[in-house]
Amino acid sequence: MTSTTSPVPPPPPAEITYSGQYSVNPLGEASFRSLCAQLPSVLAHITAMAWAIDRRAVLLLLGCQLATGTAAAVLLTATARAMAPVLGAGAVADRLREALPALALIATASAVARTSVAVARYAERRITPRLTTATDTALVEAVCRVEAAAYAGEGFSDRQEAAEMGVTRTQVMIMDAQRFLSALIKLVTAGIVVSVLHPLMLPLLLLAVAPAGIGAVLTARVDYEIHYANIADRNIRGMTRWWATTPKYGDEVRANGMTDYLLYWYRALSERVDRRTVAAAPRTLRIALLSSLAGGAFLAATWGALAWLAVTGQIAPAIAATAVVAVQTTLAALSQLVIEGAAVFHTSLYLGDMQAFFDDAAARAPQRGRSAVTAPVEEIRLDEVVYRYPGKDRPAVDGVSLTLRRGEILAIVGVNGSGKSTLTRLLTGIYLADKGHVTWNGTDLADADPATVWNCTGLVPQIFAQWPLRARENVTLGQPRSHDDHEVWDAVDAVGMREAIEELPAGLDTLLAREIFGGSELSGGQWQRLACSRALYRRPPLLILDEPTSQMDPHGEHAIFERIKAISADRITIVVTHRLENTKIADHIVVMEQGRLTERGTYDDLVHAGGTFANLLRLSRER
Ligand SMILES: Nc1ncnc2c1ncn2[C@@H]1O[C@H](COP(=O)(O)OP(=O)(O)OP(=O)(O)O)[C@@H](O)[C@H]1O
Repeated sequence: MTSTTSPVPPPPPAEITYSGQYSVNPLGEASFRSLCAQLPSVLAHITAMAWAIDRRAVLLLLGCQLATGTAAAVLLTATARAMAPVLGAGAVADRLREALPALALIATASAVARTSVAVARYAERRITPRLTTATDTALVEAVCRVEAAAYAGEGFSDRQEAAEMGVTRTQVMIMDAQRFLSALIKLVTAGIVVSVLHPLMLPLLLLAVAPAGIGAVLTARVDYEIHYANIADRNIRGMTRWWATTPKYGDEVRANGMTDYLLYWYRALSERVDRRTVAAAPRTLRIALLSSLAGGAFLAATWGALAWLAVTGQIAPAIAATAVVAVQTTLAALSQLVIEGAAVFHTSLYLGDMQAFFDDAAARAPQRGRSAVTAPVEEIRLDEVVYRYPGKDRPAVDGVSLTLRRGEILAIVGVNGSGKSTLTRLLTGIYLADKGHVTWNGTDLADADPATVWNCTGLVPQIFAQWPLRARENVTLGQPRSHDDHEVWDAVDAVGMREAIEELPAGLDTLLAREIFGGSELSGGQWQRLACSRALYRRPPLLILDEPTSQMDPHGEHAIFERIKAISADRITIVVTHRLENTKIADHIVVMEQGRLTERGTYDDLVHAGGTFANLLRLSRER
């Protein structure tokens, strides 16, 4: 059979832009002068960052710059001193003997310069990896520590992506700054020597290099503009890449015939990014050509002036020869200065984004009270609680009042999107209520230190992480209570996973990551059992299970609910579920509709009430 339908071309990826209040490109406003004026503060900022990492290496680096500069000055003055006898009259041997001290000085200065370059490289290598690690870790920590509500805030992930670039730039930042400083010192010393030879030479040289400097900064500005325009697409492309290439999602990608589309989308996003970059190429070419033209003209004038001074006898041949060396040195230093200055300036743009993200993340860090919540948690109350996600018209939770007491099991049911998971986030203090209060033992969560609250909670979320760690850490995850595995096995038994874990090649020591050599993979239901055992291992005063058995076989589901019931006396337990039969274990059931609690009662009450619960139960039985 042949297909008669012609293939429909896939739709292009959505045009997503880095938008909203953060869409203003900071470069759009800045003038060339103000950008250059930023350099000292950027250098100070980079030095402060490096200083915090390794003071001795920073001092070593600065010492090396001084040594390089001094060596350059000595080299030039010694060259001038050697030129007179070398170019003078008399026997060659006599002239060389006369020049010998100056030549020895030249050799020593060269050795010092080369040694200090090598030592500076060593110092830079001591700082850079640790600086990158420090900023990278700070970025991860900043993201982990913000109020969870910030994730839904405008442009948060785009600004995070922009900040990642700042972290990447730290890999070259110290080297750029060091080369900039070394060029500056060389320039000052060589410039002094050139000025001493003739006062006209330095201004001419500055003019020769200034166009290249302006060109380099303008090019950096164009590069940053492109980077800025591409942030959103790069962000989406990164996520697409992750979902498309992570083996865990490989089945879904293949069996849904998504490969071609994903590849098409990935390519389309990349091409869009490339198009913006390529479109800027003529601008950068124009900048390069114009700056080279202007620079070349001024350089020709410099050499012309030197020739004129020598020909008209205004400077001696020996001085003229030294001037050639000095001009070359100054020129090289100036070129290095503008190139590295542009690099430092370029880096400063990304560091600015990184710093802005850190400042923003700090502003979004939990600013709650310091009251400590301690176990046992006897009562949790919600009083007219309202929560609305940023950008949404309707609250996800709308005026909910509820009291939970130790020893009770509460079941929350309702259709998709009715606000159940949001309610659990409010109960655990992951989100703070916009209006109303959530109190634990009388303490308002807005006044409580969140760490003390989360010491008392255990959560099995709908979408749980499958950590690429050993089986043991997948149960304990950062909270080992004892040095033997007794309690780990207790938690494993509670979810019926002993047999499965014992069958793994190294038992609890088995790495649960298929893609890494030596790792083993679990089934979906087994992963979910482990997520449950992780929450149970904590023995939390508040246990929340959001669809905890959605991937489990009936046997596993039954065992988990039996266990939840068996351990419920010591804690408050909340179960969110669409399998209404499971709510039989609950002391109370609440039904959510559009963020509100519309029904509440026991299983028997609600079955006979003829409302939403009874309706949903009937539908599930009719299937
Ligand atoms: N991170 C978020 N950002 C913005 N809106 C959200 C976010 N999470 C949920 N919502 C919205 O809040 C409302 C309630 O969502 P919630 O996840 O609490 O529902 P639910 O009852 O748990 O649904 P389900 O049964 O599908 O798990 C929905 O309209 C949803 O679109």
